[in-house]
Amino acid sequence: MLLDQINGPQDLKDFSLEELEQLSEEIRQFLIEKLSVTGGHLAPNLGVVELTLVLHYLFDSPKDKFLFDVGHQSYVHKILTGRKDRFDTLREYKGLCGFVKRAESEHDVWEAGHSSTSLSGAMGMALARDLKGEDNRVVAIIGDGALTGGMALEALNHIGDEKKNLIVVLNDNEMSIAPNVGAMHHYLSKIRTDRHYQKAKDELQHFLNKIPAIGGKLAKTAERFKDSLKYLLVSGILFEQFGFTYLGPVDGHDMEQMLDLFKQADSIPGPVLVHVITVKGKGYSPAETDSFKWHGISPYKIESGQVVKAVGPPMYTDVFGNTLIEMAEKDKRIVAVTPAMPGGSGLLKFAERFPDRMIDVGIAEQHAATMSAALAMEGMKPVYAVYSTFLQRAYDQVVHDICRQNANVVFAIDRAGFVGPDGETHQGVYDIAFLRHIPNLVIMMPKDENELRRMMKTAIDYNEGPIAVRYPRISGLGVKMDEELLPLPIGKWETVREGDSAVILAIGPMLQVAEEAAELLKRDGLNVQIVNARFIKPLDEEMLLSFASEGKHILVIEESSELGGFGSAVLEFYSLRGIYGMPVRIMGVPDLFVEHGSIKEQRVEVGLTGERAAMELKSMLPSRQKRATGQ
Ligand SMILES: Cc1ncc(C[n+]2csc(CCOP(=O)(O)OP(=O)(O)O)c2C)c(N)n1
Ligand SMILES: CC(=O)[C@@H](O)[C@H](O)COP(=O)(O)O
Ligand SMILES: [Mg+2]
Repeated sequence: MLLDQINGPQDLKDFSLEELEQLSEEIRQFLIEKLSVTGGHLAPNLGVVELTLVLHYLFDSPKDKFLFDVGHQSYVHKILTGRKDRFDTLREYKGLCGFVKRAESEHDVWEAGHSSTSLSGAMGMALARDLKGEDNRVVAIIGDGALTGGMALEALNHIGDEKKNLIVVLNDNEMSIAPNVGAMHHYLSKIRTDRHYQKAKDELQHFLNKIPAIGGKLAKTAERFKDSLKYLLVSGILFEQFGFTYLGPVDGHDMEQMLDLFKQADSIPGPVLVHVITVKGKGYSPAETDSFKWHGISPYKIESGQVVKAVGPPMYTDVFGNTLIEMAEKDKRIVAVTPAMPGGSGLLKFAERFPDRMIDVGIAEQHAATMSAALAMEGMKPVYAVYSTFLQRAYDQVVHDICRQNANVVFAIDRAGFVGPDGETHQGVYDIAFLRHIPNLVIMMPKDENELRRMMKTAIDYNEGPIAVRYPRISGLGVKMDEELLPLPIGKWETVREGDSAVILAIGPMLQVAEEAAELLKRDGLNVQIVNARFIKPLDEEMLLSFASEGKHILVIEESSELGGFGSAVLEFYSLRGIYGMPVRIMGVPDLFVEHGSIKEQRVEVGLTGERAAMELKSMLPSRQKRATGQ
């Protein structure tokens, strides 16, 4: 196997084209086999096998810098840079990261996970290079989906003006996770599909090259003539107008063509955009046929393409999607808004049922938020479905356009809490901290899937401003669903276990952690009260005041940042009312980034366990209580 000879990109340099072809097939088989066990982003990586090989063959990483946008398509890069032996641990706890990771390799120079950052990174690295008088190449690899992200367009605008030497590789496979959307996508389709562009462009270039170099006024006219002709025919004119030299489109699976084009790109001063056409999932028919499903895939059987299905109660995501359909049948105001995540957010059936009321804006979380504000102000009921981690992109729009204008927007915040294999770039552990201080916003989190339905009813019925319901990337508890869909009283918590020794305030899945702690404490004669603190904002003030008057010790358990999270809100509540000395202990996500692994491993890593909660409570309780129970 040629792959066995590759321990670093330098081992590629003497390969012939035929050997590169053979190596690409070996890498493809390697990916299909390894990911059938680990799962991961198979389709994106199958689409960039040849492209990544060509880039590492031609350029000299790590001196030359590769910036992979999102980074979910960096597995081939990792294989070529000495990490092929670690793929059995892909996305596992303390294993190989599923995204670019500086700590893993000197070849990993730019981390991501969130999309559309590579062009800004490339510009920064090109600026630094030139200021330091160095001469390395800077190459950003960005997908057609990531190019719909606002940041990418901001960077294109700046790069094209600054004229720095850098190469942008546009990996165009017509797909975001779902089929790509937007005017940019249609523009790229025109370039991709309209072959007469290609022929006419070649003929034009041939003709223009024939025009002898001439001086004076005529030269200017000839130049203008060339440009106007180019405008008519050259396909990448949008990028040319942005100050780039556009090359392509080129078949992203034809290494000979790509080698020629990238050599040309490397010789052209200023910013160059190379438009590469690839097939997402290339070389594995289930992934090629349905690259949407195979974008991020669980372990599967190679021969049949059958995915190993998790059995059990429905995911919170599916309960959200099904309930939204049920409500939208009766309420014509409901409009679903998604920033390029119709599948992950559980909206595919909704889109089928209500195609006109399902708005996929592309990777544009900021635009989605502000557009939702306007929808609400015109009497619609926009349901902005977004992962907690991606909502981080729209913080100002939430403050400035939605909450300040008190717009009736519903936030359906999925992947709230730990997310498992995607790790630190995707953990949904900051939204409580970055949302709860914004005026006018209500924030809820259900204890189970039945309460999620009730919260959605609460949110749709609520017309006094923005309201958010956050739920985790896990399945529900398998509880019975209420026949009638009844709203909840805003700001009211619920005691789910009586007790007199102390009280645990828990949100979402942390109620199970609380129950484990209560059972352990019961063996020690301590009966703790457990409260489902399902409203993060507004707090249940009556209950909090009663804990103060009863002198209760309070343990808060939340799968979100300890700094600024729900526990901080409880502390602030007492402090702002001059109630001093309340014994409150917060158990949450500490001040660090929690890397990839399973959700359970991530909870154990930060101590979100029943055992620890029991220990914390016992350590809090005054000795008299312990004496009373023979402690
Ligand atoms: C800010 C942000 N929003 C949404 C996502 C989720 N996401 C991950 S990859 C992806 C599609 C990217 O499409 P493209 O750039 O074309 O890459 P491809 O998978 O097609 O190779 C999306 C929407 C993200 N990573 N970051
Ligand atoms: C790379 C990226 O951001 C998405 O593919 C993300 O991994 C999807 O996450 P879920 O698997 O939770 O839908
Ligand atoms: Mg794409």
